[in-house]
Amino acid sequence: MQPSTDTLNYDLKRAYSKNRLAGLWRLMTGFRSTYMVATLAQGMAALAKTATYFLLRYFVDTYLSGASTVALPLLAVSFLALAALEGGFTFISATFASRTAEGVTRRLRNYLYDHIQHLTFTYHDNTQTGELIERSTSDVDALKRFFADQAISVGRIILLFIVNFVALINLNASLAWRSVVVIPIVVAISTIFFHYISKAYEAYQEQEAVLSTALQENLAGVRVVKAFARQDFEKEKFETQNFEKFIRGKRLLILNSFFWPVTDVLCTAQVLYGYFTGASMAIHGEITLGTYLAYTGLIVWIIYPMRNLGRLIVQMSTGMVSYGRVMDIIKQDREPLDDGTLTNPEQAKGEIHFENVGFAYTDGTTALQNITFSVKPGQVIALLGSTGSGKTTLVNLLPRFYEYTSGRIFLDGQELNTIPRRWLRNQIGIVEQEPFLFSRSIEENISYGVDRKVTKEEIEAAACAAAIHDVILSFPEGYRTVVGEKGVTLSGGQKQRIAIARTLLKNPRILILDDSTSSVDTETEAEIQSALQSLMKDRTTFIIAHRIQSIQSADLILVMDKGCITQRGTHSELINQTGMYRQIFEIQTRVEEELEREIASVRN
Ligand SMILES: Nc1ncnc2c1ncn2[C@@H]1O[C@H](COP(=O)(O)OP(=O)(O)OP(=O)(O)O)[C@@H](O)[C@H]1O
Repeated sequence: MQPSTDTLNYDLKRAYSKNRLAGLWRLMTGFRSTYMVATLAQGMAALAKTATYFLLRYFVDTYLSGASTVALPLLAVSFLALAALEGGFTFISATFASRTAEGVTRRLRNYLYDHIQHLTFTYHDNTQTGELIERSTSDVDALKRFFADQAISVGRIILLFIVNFVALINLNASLAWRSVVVIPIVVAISTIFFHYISKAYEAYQEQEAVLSTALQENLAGVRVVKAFARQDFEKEKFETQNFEKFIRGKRLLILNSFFWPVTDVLCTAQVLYGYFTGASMAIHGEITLGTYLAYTGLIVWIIYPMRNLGRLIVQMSTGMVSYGRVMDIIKQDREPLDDGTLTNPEQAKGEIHFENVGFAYTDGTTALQNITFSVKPGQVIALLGSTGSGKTTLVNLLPRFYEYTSGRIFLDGQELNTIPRRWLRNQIGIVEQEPFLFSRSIEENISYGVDRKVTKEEIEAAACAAAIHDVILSFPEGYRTVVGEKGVTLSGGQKQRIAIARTLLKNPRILILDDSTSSVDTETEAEIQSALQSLMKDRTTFIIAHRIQSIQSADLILVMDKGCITQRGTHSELINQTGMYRQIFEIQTRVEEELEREIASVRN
C-alpha cells in the first residue's frame, strides 16, 4: 500500500486546526485507512486473547469435569491457533502502524523543508535557525512516536476495553462493574497530569531550541569566537543554557515519575480487589472456578491497558505540543513566486526608476525615505553611506525580498510589485561581500541557479571570465573539488570569484554587488576587479561601495544617510561639492597615502 502522489502532495496547511486532536487527525489524511487496519488488527489480537480466556473457562469448567465431548488435542490446537492469531494480528498492526507513522512524517518533513524555503525574508529575520531545526527534527520525531505508538495504542486500548468489558459482563455483570471503579479516577488523574506535562514539555522543547541555536551559531561563528579568544565566555553561556534545559528536563521527569506510582497503586488495588471479590464469589458458589480463572486474566487486560491509557494521554501531550510547534511554521504564508503579470516575459532591459520610495521593517524601523532616482539599462549606480544608512535595504527591494511600503519602483516601465518574483529573481544576480558556497563540488556551485543543463565548457568559460579557472585547475580534483563546510578550504577572494562565475553563468540583466573588494589584498583586488569588469559588461549594476576608489567610474553615485539620499552625481561632480562624499574621499585618500608612505619606508 504505497501512498499516492496526491497523498504526498496534500497541502498540510489544511491540517491546521485550533483543536490539536482534530489537527492530528487531519495530518493523517491519506493514511487513515492504514491506521484503521492497524487499529482493527489490534482489536482482532485482543479478541483472540479474550477468546483464550473463554477457552480456559471451558477447559476448566466443562472439560475437566468430564462434560465435554471435544478431544484434548483439539483443545490444545485451539489454544495454539488463538496464540498464533494474536501474534499474527499484532504483527500486522505493527506493520501498518509504522507505515502510518513513517508516511505521515515523511510527508511532513518534505513539506516543512519546502515550506521553510518559501517563507518570507521577514519571517526568517525574526526566527532563529535553531528553532526551525528543532521543529523540523525533534518535533517531527515526537509526532512520529505519536502516530507509530500513541495513536494506535489509544485505538487498541479502547477496543480492548470494549471487548474485555463485554466479556466480563458475560462472565458476571456484578463482578464486571466492580472491576472498573478505578477507571474514572485514573482518567481524571491523567487529565490533570496531561495539563502539567504539556506545559513542562513545551518549556523543555523551547529550551532545546535555544541550545540548538546556540550550538549552530557557535559553529557558524567559530572563527570569530577563536579570533576574539571568547571560548570561555561561549562555554559559560552554553553551560547556563544547558543547565536550564537540565532543570526543565528534571521537572518533566519528576512529573512523569509522580504519575506512575499514583496510577500503579490505584490499578494494583483495583486488581487485588477484583481477585478478592471474585475468589469470594467462587468460594460461595456464585461463579464457577473456570469463570474465576478467566476473570483473573481478563481483569488484568482491562485495568493495565487503562493505566496505559493514562500514560498515553500524558505522552500524547508531547505529540500535541509538537503538533502546535510544527503548525506554527506551516500556517505561515508562503511568499508567492509566480503571482503578478508580465508584459515583458523574455528578458529585462534593466531600466529602473525609484519614485519617492519609502520602506519600514515590520518592527517599525524606517529604513528608507523619499528615494527617487532613475537608471538606464547598462548603467552603474553606486551607493555610498555610513553603516545603517539603508544601502542593503535599498537593493533588497529590487528582487522583492521585501516590499516597499510607499512610493513606486518601476522596472522597464512596469511597477515592480506586479512582476512575478521568480522571473524578477532570474533577472537579478547578487554577489555578496561574503558569498555562501554549498558543500558541493566547485562545478555544482558554479552552475547553481541555472535551470537548464549547463555544459562543462560553459562552466569553464564562466570561471575563466571570473579569473578563477587556473586556481581551480591547481586543485587535485579540479572542478570536482568539494568545497568544505562554508567553503573553508577556499580563500575569501577565491570564494568571491567562484560566486562571480556563478553569477556570470546565470547571465542576469541586473547586478547587485556588495563591494566585494573591501576585505582582500591588492593583488586579489586586481583579479576580482578584472572578474567584475566582465560581469558588469552590458548589465545594470548596483554597487554597495565602501571605498570611493572602486566607484569612481560609476554613472551615478548616491550618497545615503539615515535612509535618505543626501547627495547624488558622478565622482567629478561630487568631488567638487562640499558634503559627505568629499569628506569620505579626503579621509580615504589621506589614509591610503599614509599607508603607501609606511609601506615604502618599511621597504627602504
Ligand atoms: N531585517 C531587519 N529588520 C529590522 N531592521 C533592519 C533589518 N535589516 C536592517 N535593519 C535596519 O535598517 C536600517 C538600514 O540597514 P541597512 O542594512 O540597509 O544599512 P546599510 O547601509 O546596508 O548598512 P551596512 O553598510 O552596515 O551594511 C538600519 O537601521 C538597520 O538596523
